[in-house]
Amino acid sequence: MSLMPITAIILAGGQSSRMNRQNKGLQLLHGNPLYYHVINKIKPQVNHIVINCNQDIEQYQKSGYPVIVDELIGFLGPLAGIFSGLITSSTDWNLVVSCDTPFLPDDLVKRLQAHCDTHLAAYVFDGEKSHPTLMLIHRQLAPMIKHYLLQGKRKLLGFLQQIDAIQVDFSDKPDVFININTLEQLAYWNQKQCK
Ligand SMILES: Nc1nc2c(ncn2[C@@H]2O[C@H](COP(=O)(O)OP(=O)(O)OP(=O)(O)O)[C@@H](O)[C@H]2O)c(=O)[nH]1
Repeated sequence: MSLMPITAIILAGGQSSRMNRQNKGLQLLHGNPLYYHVINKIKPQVNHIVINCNQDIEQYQKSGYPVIVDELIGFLGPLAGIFSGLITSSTDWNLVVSCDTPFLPDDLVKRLQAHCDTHLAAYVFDGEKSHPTLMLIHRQLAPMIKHYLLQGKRKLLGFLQQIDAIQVDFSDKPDVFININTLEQLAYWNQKQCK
């Protein structure tokens, strides 16, 4: 576990339109909901966990972790969930993770944390793509996120660039950042790992 106290904010507040609006985090991968896999990967790396969702709240509450809904309603995108997580967090530093990334590495926090002295947010770059929904972020950015959203802006990467967040290179292990967005992808991974 990290020496610096960290809260993980699990983002599960989207509309899952690419999954026919079946709540993505609750879909089963090898018998467990996707978000359980995410929790299992990050639990050893953080001190607290909170789940952000806007639908099927009772289902997520079964995990035993606190569940929070978006403060700014209307499905404003991941930044809305990050904002809600930061304003309720009791720790300065917070790990944001998407509920659809079940293969996360065990050194995620350690490698992001290496940049906390110089940046207020550090997010994953897998060698090809940025993953802004996988990041360590300081809660002092919450008012700036609110301001950004209230200006009608939604783009998470745009916000991170605006605040000079750092991309952290994980190109040595790109496969761990695979995310599952469709029922076809879910079927593929359910079948693949059973072999
Ligand atoms: N709180 C909150 N989280 C969101 C919102 N939109 C997306 N997210 C989360 O942000 C992460 C990335 O979201 P996407 O995969 O782009 O969106 P999604 O709604 O989950 O799925 P699609 O509708 O298929 O794009 C996921 O963990 C979502 O749960 C939102 O409006 N509010």
